[in-house]
Amino acid sequence: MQSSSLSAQFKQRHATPKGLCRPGLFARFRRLALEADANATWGRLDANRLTTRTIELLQYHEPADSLGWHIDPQSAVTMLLMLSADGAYAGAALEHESDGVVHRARPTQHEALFYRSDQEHRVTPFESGTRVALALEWWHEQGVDLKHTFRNHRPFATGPSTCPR
Ligand SMILES: O=C(O)CCC(=O)C(=O)O
Ligand SMILES: [Fe+2]
Repeated sequence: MQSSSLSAQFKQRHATPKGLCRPGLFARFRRLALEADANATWGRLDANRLTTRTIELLQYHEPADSLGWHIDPQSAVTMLLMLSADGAYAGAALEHESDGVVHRARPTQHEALFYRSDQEHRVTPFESGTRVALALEWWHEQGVDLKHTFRNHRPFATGPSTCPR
């Protein structure tokens, strides 16, 4: 992945100051991933083995922080939780390509967007402001060849509104 100030990686479990611990957030994210996988009929995720391969806080501050077309290797499903408000940045839209058609997603603040990790995607050139998003890549502790389950798709959004717009 090309990056400059992008990508601080976090361990899944890390020390939490006493009294600030709020258990259950990871379990909620995990449930959302399973729900998205089921609702989108991808059938990729196994509730018995599912965990994160990476959790990344992505901060886009400058044009070099844009991401070219890529897949998220080894992961099964990627969850992108938008933390920035709509007006906080310009550019940096998330796009997926399917059969030569590009689908643009614009998750609003606190919306989560799910997509199959091997679906080609990119972040269009960042222009201004600050864009912060949390990316969780789900897998089953091993990279799998997902080609046999691959169908082109639009990214799948949870919540009352739909992210692609
Ligand atoms: O920031 C985004 O919208 C997507 C990030 C991404 O594709 C990645 O980190 O691999
Ligand atoms: Fe990605």
